[in-house]
Amino acid sequence: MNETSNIPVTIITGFLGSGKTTLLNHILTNQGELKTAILVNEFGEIGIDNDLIVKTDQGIVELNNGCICCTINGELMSTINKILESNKTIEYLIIETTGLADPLPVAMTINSATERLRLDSIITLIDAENFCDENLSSQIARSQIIYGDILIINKCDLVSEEKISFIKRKVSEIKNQPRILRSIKGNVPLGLFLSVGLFQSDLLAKDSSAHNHNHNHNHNHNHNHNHNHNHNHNHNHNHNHNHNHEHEHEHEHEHEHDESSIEGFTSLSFQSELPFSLRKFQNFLDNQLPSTVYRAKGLLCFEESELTHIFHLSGKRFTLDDTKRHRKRENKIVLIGKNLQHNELYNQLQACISYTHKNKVH
Ligand SMILES: Nc1nc2c(ncn2[C@@H]2O[C@H](COP(=O)(O)OP(=O)(O)OP(=O)(O)O)[C@@H](O)[C@H]2O)c(=O)[nH]1
Repeated sequence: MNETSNIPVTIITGFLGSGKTTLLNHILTNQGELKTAILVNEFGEIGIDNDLIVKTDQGIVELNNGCICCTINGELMSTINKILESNKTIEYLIIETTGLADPLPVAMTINSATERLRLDSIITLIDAENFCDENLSSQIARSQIIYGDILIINKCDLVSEEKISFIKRKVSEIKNQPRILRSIKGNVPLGLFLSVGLFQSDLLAKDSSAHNHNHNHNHNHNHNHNHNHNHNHNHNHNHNHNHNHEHEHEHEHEHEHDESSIEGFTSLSFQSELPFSLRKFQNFLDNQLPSTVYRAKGLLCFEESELTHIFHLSGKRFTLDDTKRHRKRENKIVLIGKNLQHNELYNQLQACISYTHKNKVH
């Protein structure tokens, strides 16, 4: 492929924790020799996805601390231009949006950008487990479905056939003749959704006026959003929470709060150079983490383990997995939710740090 050929662009979107990064990894693992550049946008100020995405020769470019559909839309094109300039052999571009992104402004930016790009399709992941009626009262979740050229109902291992039929019914109420695939861990044959040429810009222009969106990059995301967050964080830990807070140190690690809000969602980022105590972190999950935290992800080190662990919370389900990758021993975690008490959460995470003799900083 020479420099003037159109490079297909696929936008992967879908609500918080629906499986976008999982799908991206499925693509990167199975794409063969295709030279794919990746642009990942994260809502929190610290990037976690870079460590979670399969490494490729083309690398990953991250745009953090803002959403490419609104606050940092202006940076999107300049970042893409840099990607194209720095690597002339790119054959495909995949953009993973934040879970709180409306894909339409992203699509429009790509569409009106350089002739070197051709928007191939918008792929929308739907989290089968966490999907509920209230989802569709979110303008963002609706947009993700309405503008998705292909909808992938993901996490089908966690739901019944009835739930999948319910989702299909609900989706059909807001989108005509949706193309729906279903998957477990994003496992869909690539030919079904990559380089499919399904994106139709004419339809998009029509749709966008019909839905009366204001996408002049001042897109207002403060719609009422009625997710039911009465989740029971029922995390089966049989631990004896014997707290002994004798170490009230001043902590030196940095933190900043990202106060920007989309549909009432805010994010809190936390980093520390010292490991957590597993027992304290489990106490945080079991007894302190509010049900209004809808999504969390992190790379965590524990005093009790040599490994780096990948932490995910999506809805009310959480997982803590080992990673074999060699990483610097540090903690990075992002929490996303509504009505978050940032200072309280920050202090609670800080209290998870282990201050054994081994870890003391002199
Ligand atoms: N059981 C199950 N878990 C899944 C599936 N797909 C993804 N997950 C898990 O769901 C969690 C979130 O997946 P991600 O791929 O990080 O979701 P995301 O959409 O990229 O998340 P954000 O970008 O943070 O909104 C992770 O713990 C995944 O391992 C699936 O089909 N089944």
